[in-house]
Amino acid sequence: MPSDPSTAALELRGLTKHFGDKVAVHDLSLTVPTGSFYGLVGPNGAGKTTTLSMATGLLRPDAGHSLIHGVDLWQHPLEAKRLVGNLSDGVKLFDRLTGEQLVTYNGLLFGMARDTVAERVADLLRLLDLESAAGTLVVDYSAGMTKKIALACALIHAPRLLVLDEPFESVDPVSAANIRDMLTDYVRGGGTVIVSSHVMDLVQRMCDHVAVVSAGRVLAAGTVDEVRGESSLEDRFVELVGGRHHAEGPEWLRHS
Ligand SMILES: Nc1ncnc2c1ncn2[C@@H]1O[C@H](COP(=O)(O)OP(=O)(O)OP(=O)(O)O)[C@@H](O)[C@H]1O
Repeated sequence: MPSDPSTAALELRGLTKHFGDKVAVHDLSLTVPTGSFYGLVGPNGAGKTTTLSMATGLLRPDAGHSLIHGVDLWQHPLEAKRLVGNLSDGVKLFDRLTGEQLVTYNGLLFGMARDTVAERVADLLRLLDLESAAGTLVVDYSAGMTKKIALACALIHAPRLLVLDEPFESVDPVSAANIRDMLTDYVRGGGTVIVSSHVMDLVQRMCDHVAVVSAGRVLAAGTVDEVRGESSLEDRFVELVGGRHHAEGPEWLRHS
């Protein structure tokens, strides 16, 4: 495993994906430095989920490479996948297991010792406020609880890179703050996080780097301060992406 700290945690080179005639991601390249807390933002349908799925091995690109700490994911998938924890948007979990069983199963799949898995599962359930739901089937979890148990599955093998697609969606504010603290601590401890989000304010406060994507291309990337300049990240996003229009609703929706 390459251990040079100057190696990027994630390097995407020329990633491209078509769905029929639709180009979802076009020749996208991005470098996520080791130790960064990296935000990926873009309008609906920009290609964020498609990009992160190709980056982590869930979706095969038509062209391009994803290197995780220097390991080419599509050439050495097992080696690369040990280095990455992935919370993906919309991928089915084995939801007929209880939360505790699901996280345990994920740990065992990575070949970890049973007692280590048990210790980590207990820690994660506590940190994510899921202790009381440990014995409940995941199919009966709320959307936010499902998000949190999926995050526990992504963390169980202590990956060096975490790729999180919309991790705060549906999560209550207290749990979100706890997760943010946990992620900040993870970065402080040498980990790297890449997170997609629509909440610009959150990205501006939480992340040190950001990339703005639209129509499958990177419009801007760098440190948050470089990308936003003198503006807020939200204003800069709107400026880059466009699409604002007169916000009054239609006449027929008015009741006075
Ligand atoms: N499996 C699929 N089949 C066909 N088209 C797809 C598929 N997955 C994604 N797309 C299309 O690719 C484009 C990018 O979608 P993607 O889900 O990556 O966007 P996104 O930036 O994650 O959007 P959002 O912010 O709304 O979640 C969209 O036009 C979408 O309709």
